[in-house]
Amino acid sequence: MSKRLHIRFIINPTSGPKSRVNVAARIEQHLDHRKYKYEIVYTERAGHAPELAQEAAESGCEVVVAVGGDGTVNEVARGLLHSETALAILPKGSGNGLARHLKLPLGLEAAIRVLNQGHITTIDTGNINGHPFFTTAGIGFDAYISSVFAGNTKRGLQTYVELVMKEVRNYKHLPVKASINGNTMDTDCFVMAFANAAQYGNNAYIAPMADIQDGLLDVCLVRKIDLVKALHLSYCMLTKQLANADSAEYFKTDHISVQTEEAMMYHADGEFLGESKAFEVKMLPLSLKVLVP
Ligand SMILES: Nc1ncnc2c1ncn2[C@@H]1O[C@H](COP(=O)(O)OP(=O)(O)OP(=O)(O)O)[C@@H](O)[C@H]1O
Repeated sequence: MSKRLHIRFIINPTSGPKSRVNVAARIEQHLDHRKYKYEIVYTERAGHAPELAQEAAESGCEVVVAVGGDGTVNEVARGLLHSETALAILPKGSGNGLARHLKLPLGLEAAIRVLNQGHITTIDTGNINGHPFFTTAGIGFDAYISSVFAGNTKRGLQTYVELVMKEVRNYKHLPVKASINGNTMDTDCFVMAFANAAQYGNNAYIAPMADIQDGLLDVCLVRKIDLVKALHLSYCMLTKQLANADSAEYFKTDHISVQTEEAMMYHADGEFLGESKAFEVKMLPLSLKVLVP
């Protein structure tokens, strides 16, 4: 028998809807024990998963599995950046943006089968003001929504959509100066999204053309919004189409700087990060190994 690979599952017990599914029992039942020697650890607090992932990578573990939503995936992936250890995902959140982009099954047993049968590839990752992101980052409205959502006790898609519908009318665009591909532009900014993966999660495609292995960020700029544009954009996001140029503009770049007069909110993978007047957003090409179907 060839040497078994080490695999560590990092479970965020607080992520996803409450469920009676015993993840540990399912892993024991469905994981290929001829291929893997496994261990399960549980996060005890926010910020714990990067430590657990890094520790696994340093000890030579071949695969680390994030069991949770995009917040957990972000934390585990952060701990594995530039290492030889591959990230795998058992999706348990409400959005599951990276899992969906990588075409991972969302069901637990099917996702465990990917661990048994999948292969390892390497993807790009992004960085906004020193914070790694793997799916999307952004400034403006999407960050504002992440800040309100973070304080919400109710989670899930419906809460999210209700929040967006309520807040879209109140949130105002701000002037920004953006340097992209050697050009500087002064523009209004309702939202500027930086996409590594094509979608925010829940199959809401902010950058339908994004390729996670091309070394480039897809930037989506919405300068101003009104009801007609909001409806058009929502329709395009849910049908994986580019919006017309009047509603949104798209750029590809490996680096973008943005300066603002008033501080703007920003997020990475849906996690609200605070406010700033200056943003540096970079791509780190092929910097994370991932296990895919
Ligand atoms: N043991 C823990 N206790 C409290 N918070 C934790 C713990 N472990 C991880 N976290 C935090 O929980 C946050 C949310 O996790 P995650 O995004 O995976 O789940 P979710 O919010 O249910 O999913 P989604 O974002 O898809 O709705 C993470 O950003 C992480 O910092």
